[in-house]
Amino acid sequence: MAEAVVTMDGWCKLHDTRTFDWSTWKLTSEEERNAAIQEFQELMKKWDAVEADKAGSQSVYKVIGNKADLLFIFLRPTMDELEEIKRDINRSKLGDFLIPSHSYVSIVEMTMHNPMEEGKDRELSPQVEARLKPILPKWEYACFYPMNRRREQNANWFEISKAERTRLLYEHGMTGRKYAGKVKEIISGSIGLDEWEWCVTLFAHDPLQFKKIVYEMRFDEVTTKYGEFGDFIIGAYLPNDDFAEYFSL
Ligand code: VOV
Repeated sequence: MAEAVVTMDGWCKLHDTRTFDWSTWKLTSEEERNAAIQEFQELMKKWDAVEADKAGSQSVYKVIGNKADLLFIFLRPTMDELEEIKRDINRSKLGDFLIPSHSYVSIVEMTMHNPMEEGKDRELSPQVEARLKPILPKWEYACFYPMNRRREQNANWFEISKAERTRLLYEHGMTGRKYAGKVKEIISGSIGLDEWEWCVTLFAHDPLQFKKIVYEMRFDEVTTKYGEFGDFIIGAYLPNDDFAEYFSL
């Protein structure tokens, strides 16, 4: 039996995508629209205060394509806080127009055998703390998708030795390192939490870099042999200052 990997686990992560009910919004009076936006901005200020205290993080994105209109990413220490955020959104006036389209729940993780960090005292390292409780980079684009590691007769990730998994992830990490400054990644685990095994969230200044890194990694053995992918969602960062403008008619 192969040895299970011990994970270090950080903040809980929710990707919450919403379709905006533009048809009803267009029939709503300007006064009501302004009140809904203002109320929501108060909610966003509350979330920002949490981020300023380093007790969580969040960002909003305009989804490109028709899978949804808005993507919210929330990181919080507990699942209860994520549930409370969802309720806050749904209770708000703007929430009446934000129709849930998809969500993904996971927990930020690092594996104890991270081959890039062999020999380091990971419990105490501030870098590890920053990776497990990350403040989302406010870069221009984000992309996320769920992943599995394959479990087939001649390609079963959960059957191969820990040393082999470490070797494969080392190769993967080396490819990732080539994208330093261009792509940032947050890997979270979702086994037992959502439908897939991992959730990959990427950030870039230029969306072309998503295509490049995901393509290049397809040639890494760990992906070629063991990578399975779900649906991709890509969005453009929506700063708080542009939030009201987004809903203008
Ligand atoms: C921005 C670049 C980048 C970098 C530097 C990077 C590095 C690393 C390291 C060092 C490790 C392993 C240890 C740990 O810390 O857990 C991982 C882990 C993982 N990755 Fe990664 N990854 C990147 C980027 C990156 C991408 C673009 C993808 C998706 C494409 C692909 O084809 O998979 C991905 C996937 C994953 C997954 C699903 C895991 C969990 C694997 C598991 O089976 O346990 N990842 N990743």
